[in-house]
Amino acid sequence: MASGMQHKNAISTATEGLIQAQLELYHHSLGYVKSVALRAATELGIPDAIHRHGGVATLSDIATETGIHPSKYSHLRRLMHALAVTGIFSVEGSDDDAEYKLTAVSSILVEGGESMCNLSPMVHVLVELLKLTMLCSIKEWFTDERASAMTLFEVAHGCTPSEMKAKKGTVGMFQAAMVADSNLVMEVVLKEHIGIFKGVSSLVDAGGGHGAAAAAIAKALPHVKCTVLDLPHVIAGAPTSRDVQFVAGDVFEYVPQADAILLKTRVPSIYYGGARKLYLLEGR
Ligand SMILES: C[S@@+](CC[C@H](N)C(=O)[O-])C[C@H]1O[C@@H](n2cnc3c(N)ncnc32)[C@H](O)[C@@H]1O
Repeated sequence: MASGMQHKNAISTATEGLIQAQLELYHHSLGYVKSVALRAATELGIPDAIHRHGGVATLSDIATETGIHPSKYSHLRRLMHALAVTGIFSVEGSDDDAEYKLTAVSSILVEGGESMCNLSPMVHVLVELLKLTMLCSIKEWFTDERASAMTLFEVAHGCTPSEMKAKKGTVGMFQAAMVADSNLVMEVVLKEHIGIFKGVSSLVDAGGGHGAAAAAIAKALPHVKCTVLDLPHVIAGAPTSRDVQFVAGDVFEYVPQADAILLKTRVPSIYYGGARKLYLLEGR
């Protein structure tokens, strides 16, 4: 009798473990829903809509502000629920009385918000179809012999990220995202850590894109001569500036002389352990 009870308990524990494992499996399998819900929120302009409503908005306020059709109301509720669960927005109340507020995360997705930094362009670059489909080719990249000398992106899409950006005309989109990132990071660096530039009178931002970081340094510290080095097609689209000098080139071949080299956010080939060595480390 006692051993029969034990057996029964063992089965029920094992069964509970199975259900828990199934739940966790589904949770991980659907992890991408968080990212795509965030992308949808920024595309629809939901953070801006809440901001325009003084930082608190009901579902109907959000629907009106973003032009969402009333027939989609219940789906908007589900989207907002997902975004509240992940902390993008906070929510008080329930059903039609629910009020959604900006959190620290969504407050940096607002155009003209308090922080003056809008990282929505970065969300659009980070959560996009080409990246998601690229990640679905990991198995092929690891196992297909023809893929051994190719990057994951090349295996998935048959060209390099730069070629794809040129083909789709999205070079500007990527650089706009990096400018948004630089605006936020440099606001903190120049407010909290300006001392790191002590004794620096010239600086090269290597792989500096459209020069937002260099422009922020030049504005805060006008005595620092700021130069941005990036690939020719990137420099071709950079804004003209009186404070920043733009140089087209390859960091693996030449970096202009300066007191300091800034490497803000990795140059991809360095990050992925490219075989070439950076000129500034090797060539001097
Ligand atoms: C991730 S972005 C970072 C841009 C900028 N540093 C920032 O943090 O906003 C990387 C930059 O490195 C540039 N880059 C990549 N390879 C390079 C190379 N060999 N020489 C110069 N720039 C390069 C890209 O064009 C791009 O602008």
